[in-house]
Amino acid sequence: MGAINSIGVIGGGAWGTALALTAARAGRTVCLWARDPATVSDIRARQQNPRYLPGITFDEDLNATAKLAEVADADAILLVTPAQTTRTILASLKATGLVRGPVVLCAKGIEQSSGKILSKILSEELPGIEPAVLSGPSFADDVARGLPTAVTIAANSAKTALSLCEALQSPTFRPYASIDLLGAQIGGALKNVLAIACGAVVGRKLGASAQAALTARGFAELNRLGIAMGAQGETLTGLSGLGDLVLTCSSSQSRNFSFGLRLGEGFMASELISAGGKLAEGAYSARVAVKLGRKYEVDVPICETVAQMIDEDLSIDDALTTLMARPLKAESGML
Ligand SMILES: NC(=O)C1=CN([C@@H]2O[C@H](COP(=O)(O)OP(=O)(O)OC[C@H]3O[C@@H](n4cnc5c(N)ncnc54)[C@H](O)[C@@H]3O)[C@@H](O)[C@H]2O)C=CC1
Ligand SMILES: O=C(CO)COP(=O)(O)O
Repeated sequence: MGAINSIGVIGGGAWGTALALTAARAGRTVCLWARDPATVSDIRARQQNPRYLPGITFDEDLNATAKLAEVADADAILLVTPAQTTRTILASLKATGLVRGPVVLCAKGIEQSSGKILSKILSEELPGIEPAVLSGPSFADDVARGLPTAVTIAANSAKTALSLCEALQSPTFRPYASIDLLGAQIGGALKNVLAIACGAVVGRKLGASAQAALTARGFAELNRLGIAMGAQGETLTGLSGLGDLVLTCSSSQSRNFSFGLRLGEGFMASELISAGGKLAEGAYSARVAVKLGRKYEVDVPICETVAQMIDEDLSIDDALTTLMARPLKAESGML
């Protein structure tokens, strides 16, 4: 793979825009595709994305388009739409017949209908195109404002991971290379589910001790399932795993945490989901995490509880009673 000079970003939401700005700051030629024409014209004409990044005006003159073919033949593509749209967008990309560079998966989720990770979907929809993953503790708003951030960029080959790191590095954005494509995806998907649980604990005012306990036991789940699926332990304790878990389990800036906060305040998941609102990827990943737990014979009680809160409107008080009444066990492994 040669040097990465041009970057196509697919997705005109908060994270797509923040990553397009990141690539521009790193000196790349960037074009961002958004399906919403108003987003395209706001970015082009006003250097703003007021719907998804309110209050931010960019210094960078970003190029935006509503034509997918205009981003498809870039040296590398960042795919930054919600996880459940991945297959459809990849099929549209394939139809352009132009894709050649690696596709960097930036969504944090698992396909609900199949339980497949996003790199598996890429291999099915665009066989022969190199997959990569960008993940880690990074709020779009922070990144768009140029606050310092570090992330993991994983690919099957170290050369590709390093080329992508070089292509996106800037004084405020520091990527670390990894060859654990699977591990980098698992952390990002599961931390969203666990952040919903932490938000619920805070919304119900159960205290900082409960929040810390849930974060640590949540990490135990993420780690057990990740290892069983074949991830490397170092990835799960790194930026894309523990790093992102800590961020999203502790900040109401996280949409997943905020979704959980509302559950803790007494709203039912069905009410929140039917009201629309901001994307909370964990609401889509919770049930899939439970299915993966069964498949790999790993206990995931917090994910199970979140799945019940989402699918069955289990209340926070009933959720707490269920979790606290579980049989006593060793903290890790066997006693
Ligand atoms: N916002 C953040 O701080 C971060 C988000 N992410 C991940 O990035 C992914 C995207 O998140 P955001 O950009 O924040 O979401 P967002 O809600 O801000 O934007 C989603 C974008 O996807 C577009 N979109 C939705 N369905 C589409 C479809 N079928 N076809 C084409 N475009 C479609 C929307 O029009 C919108 O532009 C998620 O998986 C999220 O977990 C990852 C790191 C940070
Ligand atoms: O992934 C994120 C930060 O790393 C963003 O989290 P939310 O999707 O919960 O806002």
